[in-house]
Amino acid sequence: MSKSDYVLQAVNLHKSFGARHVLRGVEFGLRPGELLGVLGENGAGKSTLLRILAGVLRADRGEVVHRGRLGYCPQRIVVNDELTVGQHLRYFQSAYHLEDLTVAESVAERLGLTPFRHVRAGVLSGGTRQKLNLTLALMHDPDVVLMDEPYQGFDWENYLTFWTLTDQLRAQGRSVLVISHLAHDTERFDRLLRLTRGQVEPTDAMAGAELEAAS
Ligand SMILES: Nc1ncnc2c1ncn2[C@@H]1O[C@H](COP(=O)(O)OP(=O)(O)OP(=O)(O)O)[C@@H](O)[C@H]1O
Repeated sequence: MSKSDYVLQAVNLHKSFGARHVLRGVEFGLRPGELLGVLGENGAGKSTLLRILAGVLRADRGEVVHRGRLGYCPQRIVVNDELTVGQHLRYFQSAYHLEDLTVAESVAERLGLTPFRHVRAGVLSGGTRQKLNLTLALMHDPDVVLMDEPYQGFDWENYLTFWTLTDQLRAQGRSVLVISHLAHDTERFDRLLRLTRGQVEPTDAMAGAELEAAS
């Protein structure tokens, strides 16, 4: 596959916070229709990497090349506690310039978020807030989806629903990057990378199992 076939590429990314050199030349590409996992221990720099890929944080060096629309599901939920779920959807509809809420309503329905439409975000449970977070990341039908620990707070049923949604995105040709410190269910991914010592390297299910044991 030539480099131009990637929908997203990290090219020699470096990032430091003070003396802490978190990313030290991260290089990888995300392929069309691929479900890619990036694993790493707590503090390895996964969220830093994803924020740079999403364009909310600037790298010190290197570049991110992507095409198509990006969807970003951050680890820290960025909802407004005073707004209801429905108000969030309308707010983001306007921000994304969407004609309607067809995709949002479909995702919300799948995740069981619909009954909370008139509930303020501030009183939602952690898992339900995460459903809103995920819906906001997917409602503009992005070509490339970047997700940071996307199933945090989900019960088992919603965890499985998350994977069904992800499989559907992939079947529609979307590319999905999931980062996690947990290396379980590694067989669900098309490919797994590990972020370690500031760089990304290939891993396999066995290496993932070791990581899980260590976490
Ligand atoms: N804005 C910041 N200012 C200073 N240090 C930061 C900042 N953001 C991240 N760091 C540091 O960079 C390192 C990597 O943090 P990051 O959140 O990217 O790790 P992570 O792999 O996502 O961790 P976790 O699995 O615990 O979420 C940590 O040592 C963290 O303290």
